[in-house]
Order: sequence, then C-alpha cells, then structure tokens
Amino acid sequence: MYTLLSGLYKYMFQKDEYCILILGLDNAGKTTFLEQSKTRFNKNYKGMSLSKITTTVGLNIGTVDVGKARLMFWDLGGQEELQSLWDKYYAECHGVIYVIDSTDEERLSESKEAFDLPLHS
Ligand SMILES: Nc1nc2c(ncn2[C@@H]2O[C@H](COP(=O)(O)OP(=O)(O)OP(=O)(O)O)[C@@H](O)[C@H]2O)c(=O)[nH]1
Ligand SMILES: [Mg+2]
Repeated sequence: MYTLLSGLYKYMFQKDEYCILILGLDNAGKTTFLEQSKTRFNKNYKGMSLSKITTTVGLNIGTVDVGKARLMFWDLGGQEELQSLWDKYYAECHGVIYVIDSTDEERLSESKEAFDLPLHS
C-alpha cells in the first residue's frame, strides 16, 4: 500500500530532474545567462545585480522549474585552466548549453576548440 501511495504521490507532485551543463569560454556570458533564466522562470527569485557577477572559479548551481521538469543548471568556469574539469561533469548531465559571445569574433575559433574538447575525451 505504501509503495502504491508513494508512487502515486511521486507521479502527481515530483518533477523529473534534468542536469544541464552550461559551458563556454570565460567571459562568454554563462553566469549571466543562468541568472537571467532564474529571474525569468522562478517567480520569487530576486536576481542578483548583473554587474556583481564575477568570473566563476568553481561551480554555480541554479534550479529552474519548467512545467513538470526541474532543470538543474551547472555553470562551470570557462577559463582555460578550468576547461579540463568540463568532462568530469559531461558524463553526468542530460544536456549542454554552450554559450558563445558572438561579438567576440577573435575568440570564435578558440571557442570551437574548447567545444570540441569534451566531445573527444
Ligand atoms: N552586452 C552584454 N553583455 C553580457 C551579456 N552576457 C554577459 N555579458 C557581460 O559579459 C561579462 C562576462 O559575463 P559572465 O556571465 O560572468 O561570463 P561567464 O561565461 O560566466 O565567465 P566565466 O565565469 O569566467 O567563465 C560580464 O561583464 C557580463 O555583464 C549579454 O548578453 N550582453
Ligand atoms: Mg561565470
């Protein structure tokens, strides 16, 4: 009976959780994207001032509920020495958002190389 009820409860109220990695070069706008997503989708979230966002050294985690899904975003640091950590998270995630600063044309090829890195490791 307990199993039946807990199954029913989970079916009705529990959200499916998905882990989404946010990758991209340093300064591409990953943390800004995460903050904007949280502000847009989480009703009671008062977003932090965008000017207060500094470069990410570790990991920012943000949760956003969309319909019956709960998206758990992992925003990793994009600096070169941190890129080797990307593939540690790659195997655990359900999806990847790759952020490119389209105005920074000089770094587009560097961005492409960094994008290819976890795909080939
Ligand atoms: N104009 C403009 N500036 C942006 C946009 N997104 C981010 N920025 C600016 O770009 C800079 C870097 O943004 P972050 O979100 O910290 O970049 P990041 O990819 O998280 O960088 P790391 O944490 O170092 O990997 C900040 O000064 C932001 O305000 C955008 O869509 N438009
Ligand atoms: Mg960041």
